[in-house]
Amino acid sequence: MLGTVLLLAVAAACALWWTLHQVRALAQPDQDHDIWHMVNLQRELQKLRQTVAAPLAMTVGVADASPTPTPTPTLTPSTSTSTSTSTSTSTSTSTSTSTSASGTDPADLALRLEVLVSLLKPSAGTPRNDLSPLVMLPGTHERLSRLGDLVLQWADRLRAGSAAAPMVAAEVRAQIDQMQLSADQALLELHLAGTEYADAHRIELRHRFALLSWLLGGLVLVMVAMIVRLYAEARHSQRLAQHLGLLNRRLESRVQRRTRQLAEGKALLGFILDASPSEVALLGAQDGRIHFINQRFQDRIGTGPEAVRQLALRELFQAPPQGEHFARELEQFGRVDAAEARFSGRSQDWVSVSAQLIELEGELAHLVWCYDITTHKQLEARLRALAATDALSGLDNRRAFFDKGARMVEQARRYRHPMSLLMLDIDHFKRINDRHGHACGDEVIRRIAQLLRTVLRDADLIARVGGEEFCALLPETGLEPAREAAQRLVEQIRQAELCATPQGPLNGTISVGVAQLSDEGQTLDQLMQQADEALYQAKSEGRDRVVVSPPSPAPPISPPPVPQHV
Ligand SMILES: Nc1nc2c(ncn2[C@@H]2O[C@H](COP(=O)(O)OP(=O)(O)OP(=O)(O)O)[C@@H](O)[C@H]2O)c(=O)[nH]1
Repeated sequence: MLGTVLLLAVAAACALWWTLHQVRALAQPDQDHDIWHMVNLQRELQKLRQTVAAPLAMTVGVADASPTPTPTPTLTPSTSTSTSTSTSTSTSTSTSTSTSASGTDPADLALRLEVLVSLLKPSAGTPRNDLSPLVMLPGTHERLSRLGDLVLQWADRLRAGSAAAPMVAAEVRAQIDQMQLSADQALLELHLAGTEYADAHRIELRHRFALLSWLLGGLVLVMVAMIVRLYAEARHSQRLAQHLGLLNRRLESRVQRRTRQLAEGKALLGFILDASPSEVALLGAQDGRIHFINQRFQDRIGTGPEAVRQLALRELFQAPPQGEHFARELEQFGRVDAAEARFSGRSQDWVSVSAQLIELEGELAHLVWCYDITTHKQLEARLRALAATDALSGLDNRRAFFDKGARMVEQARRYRHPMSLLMLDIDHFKRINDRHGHACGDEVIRRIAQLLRTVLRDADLIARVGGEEFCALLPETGLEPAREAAQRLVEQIRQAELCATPQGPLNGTISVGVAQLSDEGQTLDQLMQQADEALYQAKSEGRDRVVVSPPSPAPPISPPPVPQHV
């Protein structure tokens, strides 16, 4: 469409230029100039006629003194020139004589002839372009040329001297009719030629205008078509824009609604998470950026996102190795559940921490949640302690003794360190119960346990393994030091007041079996078996003594005094 418009516009411009050119050619004044030139020529010829018709102001003598008149050409064809000339000459001569008589002014004649020369000289009548009628009329042009030559000749003769005036005047009078006829004929021919010329140009111009009109009409039609199409497209675009605007408004409304819902959801989630007993945080896996952290978590680590923008998961843990291990497991398995840890920061409490690897906005993130288990840990520790402790004596119970003792035995055996075991039993304890009651028996047990703790070292494992039976595992202790420790125990317990009774302080004795861990890979059970045999032997030998297994070479301890109230 645009190409068509351009093509039509160029064609219309060319046609317009072509038409203007034609109009300019038609409007050129050459034709009128030539016609006016002929009219002027007619007028001047008329004046010349009047001039030669007037009497000469000059004397005849002057006229006679003029040279012999030269043959004058006529406006007739050259074949009759000589005849005409002679005739003319004779006529002129006679005329000159009569003219002189009539009184023609030579100066006036010369002036008229000069004017005619100027009108008839080639440059005066020369058309300005090739379309001039004079160019298109060669006959007329030739006739006027001949007329010009004739007038020029007369003028030259007059320029030579005024004596030729009468002769010239006579010749002019003889030729004036023919000259006027030629001028009239030229005027007529010019007029006719000009009319034809104008008609031809008008017809041509009409054709060019028609072409220009067609082109402009086509251009207008195409422009109208374009405008219609543009209008239709504009309407279509407008409808589309309205539709798009409507869609956009709906979309914006939906986005706003969704954004509001999301914001509300987020606020609700934040509220729930803040109200939750759990501590929750969402941390960037790569950069540790805090995406979310609830108040409890902030309280836990003692800071918030305002203070710290980044928080790496592994840096949460108080023990760096545990943090590294936790992060490694999370990367490997994608989730870690209920790891018990202490977080770095102000709090020294225990937490159960879990984490999951999730994808957030195209990046990995650590969703971390934890809750406080300090109380649980304390209770657990208490329970564990209770489970391992003998409630009556406060010593480790049998199970704890076997647990801890087995590890100690294993350790000593591995590093070949000496270790000994004392197995103690209260002598005649049934009698104490029977005579003084179980409360007193319990008090005796507590008192002996206290003495055991006092006499033995902190590193020794002391436990109540039966009703009135105790064991003491002595690390880094050979048989003899163990025996000596056992002996000290026997003596101190013998001298101690074990229970206050209405009858007075109650004394008692113990029997001790001592065994040393051998180098042959003994177990705790075997060691206890060995010590038990020694204890049995001590009981058999009269109680209140120490028996070493294998029996030590040392002499047996002297028999103890019999307790007062036992
Ligand atoms: N008061 C009290 N008595 C206990 C406790 N545990 C066991 N007994 C008593 O300790 C007594 C142990 O008696 P026996 O096994 O016969 O030993 P014994 O009387 O000490 O005799 P020997 O060991 O041979 O000297 C039993 O009567 C038990 O009831 C306890 O925790 N408290």
